Amino acid sequence: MTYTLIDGKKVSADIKNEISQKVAERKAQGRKIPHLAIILVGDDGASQTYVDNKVKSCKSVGFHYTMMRFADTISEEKLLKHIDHVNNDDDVDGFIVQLPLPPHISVDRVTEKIRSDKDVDGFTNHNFGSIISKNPLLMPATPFGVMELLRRYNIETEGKHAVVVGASRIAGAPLSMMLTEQGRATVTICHKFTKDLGSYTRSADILLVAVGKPGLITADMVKEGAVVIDIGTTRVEGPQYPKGWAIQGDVDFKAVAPKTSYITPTPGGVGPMTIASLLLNTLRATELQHP
Ligand SMILES: NC(=O)C1=CN([C@@H]2O[C@H](COP(=O)(O)OP(=O)(O)OC[C@H]3O[C@@H](n4cnc5c(N)ncnc54)[C@H](OP(=O)(O)O)[C@@H]3O)[C@@H](O)[C@H]2O)C=CC1
Ligand SMILES: Nc1nc(=O)c2c([nH]1)NC[C@@H]1CN(c3ccc(C(=O)N[C@@H](CCC(=O)O)C(=O)O)cc3)C=[N+]21
Ligand SMILES: [Mg+2]
Repeated sequence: MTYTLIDGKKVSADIKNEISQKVAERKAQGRKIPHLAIILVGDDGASQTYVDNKVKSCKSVGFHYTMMRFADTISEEKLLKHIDHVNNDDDVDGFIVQLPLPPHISVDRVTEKIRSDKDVDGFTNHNFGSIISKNPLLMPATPFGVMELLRRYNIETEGKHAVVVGASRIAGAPLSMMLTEQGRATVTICHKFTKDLGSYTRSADILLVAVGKPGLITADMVKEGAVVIDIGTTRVEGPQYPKGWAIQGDVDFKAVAPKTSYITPTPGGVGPMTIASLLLNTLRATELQHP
């Protein structure tokens, strides 16, 4: 069977062009230029790469940005104080605290410290809950990017069986809610304790995977003609890769792709869309705070 490759890189480039134009308009009208701040704790290699991509993207659309780096020995108290400072800095329209954080820092306490109208990751309980309201504030960035890919490829979700593998705050859990609320799909959520994962994934019209285990989804787990969205991005190291490492999704792409109708590649699928969503949220946050 022939399948359509969902080109997240291309869609995200289109969205970035749309954002650049809006920034240029705001500039011409003398309105505030969006300003994103990024808080990075520690020196994890993968986090550094993601953060570099975010900075590059800010530059490309004309946003202002500030990088704030802290050693992984920073105390939770100090980090929370710093977040409060950014919350009250009127020049910063939106900010993110890059995950993972060192184990001595509570992700829940850090997330809840972020002012919800500056929470451009859409991680706070407030923004998470607003998925089911009529006027959502800032959408969780990764699921928002996935929904946008489905929309731009005219992939019907209404009444379809969507199976989400993974149930984290940043990906699987909000994605399930958005597929239900906005997508009107029938949703099954699978996680670490799910028994016989394949029995669920095989009945999926749309299979969405956010676990972080390369090769988890094999060809026998996918229904003929399904739509497959791979959110997993794991850095796999090895001497065979030119950079010493490569990014891999959760889906065995080579074997699975021929069975699908649509599939995202990794890299070049969901990853770039998360960044586009982050920029869209930052623009939205600016429009709300500085109309
Ligand atoms: N492309 C992008 O923009 C983004 C990519 N990611 C990537 O997505 C992946 C997941 O990230 P994240 O959600 O933060 O990770 P977490 O570790 O927080 O969550 C993983 C989820 O997968 C579940 N899980 C673990 N093992 C299995 C299994 N064998 N079968 C089924 N479910 C399982 C866990 O279950 P339980 O809850 O029971 O532990 C959990 O719900 C990573 O590769 C990450 O890099 C994440 C965010 C953005
Ligand atoms: N506060 C916070 N917000 C996040 O959104 C967040 C986070 N923490 N921690 C880690 C995960 C992971 N994540 C990715 C974003 C972009 C790509 C991305 O652009 N990937 C490119 C390839 C990148 C490369 O080549 O290294 C691609 O898939 O094509 C991947 C993964 C955001 N996350
Ligand atoms: Mg978790």
